Amino acid sequence: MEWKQLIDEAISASGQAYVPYSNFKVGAALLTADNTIYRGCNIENASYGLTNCAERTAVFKAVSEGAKKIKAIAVVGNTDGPIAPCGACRQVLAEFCGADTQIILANLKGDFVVTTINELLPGYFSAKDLQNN
Ligand SMILES: O=c1ccn([C@H]2C[C@H](O)[C@@H](CO)O2)c(=O)[nH]1
Ligand SMILES: [Zn+2]
Repeated sequence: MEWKQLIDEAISASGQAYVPYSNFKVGAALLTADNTIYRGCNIENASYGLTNCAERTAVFKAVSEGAKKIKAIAVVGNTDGPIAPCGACRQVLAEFCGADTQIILANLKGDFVVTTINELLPGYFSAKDLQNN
């Protein structure tokens, strides 16, 4: 599986985006440890704060099917540079991405960067912070 293929899957997923309020389509595609691809799009709501981003849709689809180990995830939007996941998505990704998970941030012009959760959310809150409870 190459980055380009995962990016193409994410672009394809963005076609299902439900974005009547922002008109900003985002797609995500992730590859699990067993080489399955799960895709997601952003899904907005008239109560704006209930919007679910594309990355979280893809992660929740995978986890709800029993796939909790993400090898790589691509996120694509129509941005000037590579898209920037929101803080909520970074925290959710931190739960299921290892230090070596490739997080590919891209746009529709073909720009992309490959990064990691530690770069995106250094010092993220995790299970180890709950160990005194
Ligand atoms: O990485 C991102 C950034 C934004 N959005 C969505 C949320 C909302 O529907 C729209 C505008 O914020 O873009 C995503 O899905 N992923
Ligand atoms: Zn988000």
